[in-house]
Amino acid sequence: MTQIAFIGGGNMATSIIGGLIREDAVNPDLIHVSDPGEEQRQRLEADFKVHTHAENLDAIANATVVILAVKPQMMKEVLAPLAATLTARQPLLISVAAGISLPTLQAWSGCKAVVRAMPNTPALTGTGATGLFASDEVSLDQRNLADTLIGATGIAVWVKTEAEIDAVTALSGSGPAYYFLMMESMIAAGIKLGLSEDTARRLTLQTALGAGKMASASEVAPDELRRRVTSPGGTTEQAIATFEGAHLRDIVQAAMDAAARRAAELSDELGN
Ligand SMILES: NC(=O)c1ccc[n+]([C@@H]2O[C@H](COP(=O)([O-])OP(=O)(O)OC[C@H]3O[C@@H](n4cnc5c(N)ncnc54)[C@H](OP(=O)(O)O)[C@@H]3O)[C@@H](O)[C@H]2O)c1
Ligand code: PRO
Repeated sequence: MTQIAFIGGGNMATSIIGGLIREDAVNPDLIHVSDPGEEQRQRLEADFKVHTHAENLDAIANATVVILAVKPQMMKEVLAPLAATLTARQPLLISVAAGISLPTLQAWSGCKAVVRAMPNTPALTGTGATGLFASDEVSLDQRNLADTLIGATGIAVWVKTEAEIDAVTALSGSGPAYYFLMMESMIAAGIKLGLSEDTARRLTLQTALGAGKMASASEVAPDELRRRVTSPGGTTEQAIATFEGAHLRDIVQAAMDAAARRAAELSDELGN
């Protein structure tokens, strides 16, 4: 029986735990979460019936998998008091933190088998997208275990180099926020065009869901799906020309470059 410890019970841990439980992938009785926030712990217990702890050491006591879900800036001080236990027990360590490298995680924790995972918050609904990269010491069984756990929250994709995790962070890790920004913008524009807030919101969210589902289910590439909405001389053509005129593709590239750059910077800033 695999006991899983989450260190940090915030947004990302909640999304993964919610996904695991929703998919019946893990018995909540086998999940232990530590977080300093009492309200946070009560919420996790009430929502998911998992065990919670104020002390990180209590959460990892019998864990075969330890998932690190604290802010990158906290990681060093969180791991320092856990290193002796982790070194002795050698659980599979999975870090979801942006920008903390495998060698750094190994050095700070004393764990040899470490997986870097870059998930995203839609994990909560079973529609997460996660990039994974493993240290050489991760066994095939541990790799399969990480795959099964993360796979229960959506899709899990192993990347070939650790550097690719920064690109995954910029794409799918941060990506939900890009789509939420687009939704915010479309709701605001719909209201300015005369729709009620409720109508603009409902139509925007259903359109996002429909476009995502259609693109996922279809063999047809997004550019062709876009063309099929765009009647010559029609309305969409005007909107797309406006986006292209404002260099939307360059803006997206610059935004993702900035996110990936920040992931690399975090690694330089925090990796000592
Ligand atoms: N959010 C995302 O979309 C996302 C996506 C991919 C990866 N990530 C990664 O996930 C990690 C967590 O991000 P998040 O958005 O979930 O942040 P978060 O909501 O702030 O969660 C972190 C949690 O850790 C708690 N914590 C603080 N000090 C702790 C300690 N000493 N021991 C145990 N827990 C402690 C925090 O409590 P307090 O709030 O009381 O300080 C908070 O509840 C980050 O490394 C981030 O890079 C996040
Ligand atoms: N949230 C984290 C950040 O913004 C990592 C990807 C999504 O740093």
